[in-house]
Amino acid sequence: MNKRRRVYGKVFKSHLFGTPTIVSTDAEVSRFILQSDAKTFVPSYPKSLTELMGKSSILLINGSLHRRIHGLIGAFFKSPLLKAQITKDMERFVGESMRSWTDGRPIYIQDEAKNISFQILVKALISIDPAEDMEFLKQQFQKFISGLMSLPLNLPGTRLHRSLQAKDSVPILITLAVKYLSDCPAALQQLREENMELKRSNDRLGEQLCWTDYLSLPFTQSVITETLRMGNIIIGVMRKAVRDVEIRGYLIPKGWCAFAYFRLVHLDESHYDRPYEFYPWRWQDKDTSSCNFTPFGGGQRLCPGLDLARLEASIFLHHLVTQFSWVAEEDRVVNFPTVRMKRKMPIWVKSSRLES
Ligand code: HEM
Repeated sequence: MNKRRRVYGKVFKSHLFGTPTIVSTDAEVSRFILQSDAKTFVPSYPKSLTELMGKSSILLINGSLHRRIHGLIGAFFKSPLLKAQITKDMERFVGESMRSWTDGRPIYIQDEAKNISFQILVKALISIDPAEDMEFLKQQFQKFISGLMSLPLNLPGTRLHRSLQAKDSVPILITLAVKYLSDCPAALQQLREENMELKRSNDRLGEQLCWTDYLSLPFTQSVITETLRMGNIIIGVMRKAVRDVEIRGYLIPKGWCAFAYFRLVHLDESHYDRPYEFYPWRWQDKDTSSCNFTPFGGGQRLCPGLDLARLEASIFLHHLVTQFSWVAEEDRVVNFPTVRMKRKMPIWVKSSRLES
């Protein structure tokens, strides 16, 4: 095979990690890759990552075992009880964190969001209900995030520490949302109005917000959707062909890898007008389940944590915009090797509780 990268329409041939790889930037080809089962494609990761995850990670297993565990994890993450618990914990940890914010120093959003997510994750894992039907899930879960249950300490160099670093997706979602909102005052204003309205109506009724309240705010969800589109926290997923596969005229030979490159699909101007502009209004009345929008993957491996990711981001944004105004320092998004903010997104806050 020609080792130089050759371009075939929207599908590239390249050598990623030393394996011949088709890099798909075409939405439909990517969708095909995501929707295929283990008779066509299996997950493929570089050796260093495979060692880090452990062979029993859900990201690596296949077939009926994968379907079973995915179903159990999905049911567990979808449970209204878990969502209610996470809402309570998130409110508590966000509250504790924000109470310590003062206007005399910069607040590093990326660090704050990471600390909060870390506490949520540890709390959720420690309090998994040991009811009988959860026993199997618990065992698999223990393997999946190996080390997390047995070692509740964030020791650098331990598997726990590395597992947690690999789970930084929600803090980055929160951080990027704050970045994009700081650069788009109109979106920030509309987000604040929507959340103030919810806060006022709940204060009037003297009620606590519940997880459905947070997820029911349409503009807030559009802000999160647009952040996922532009931010591309997971830039794509990699699979290996277990047989010769033909997709829309492209042959992927057996043994080759296929990389579904979400980032290029999400930033393709044939799918999105002015794709590099943060414009949450584009999602009003638009379906997010199209093949042009796959931040959480798709098919049998669709991320089971997607509601939780949205919920945690919604709660953080609600408390941020209803309690503070802020001025952001100059910062920029870094995309490689992982998505993050170069300077951890410093902002100078002013409490609006004092103003009202
Ligand atoms: C912004 C946040 C998140 C993003 C962008 C994200 C993205 C993804 C993507 C793209 C996949 C598919 C991987 C593949 O096909 O190989 C995935 C899988 C997965 N995600 Fe997430 N995720 C996020 C948050 C979460 C959270 C909060 C949890 C758990 C609470 C979670 C748990 C999982 C699990 C268990 C899988 C494996 C599913 C399987 O292979 O069957 N994710 N995620």
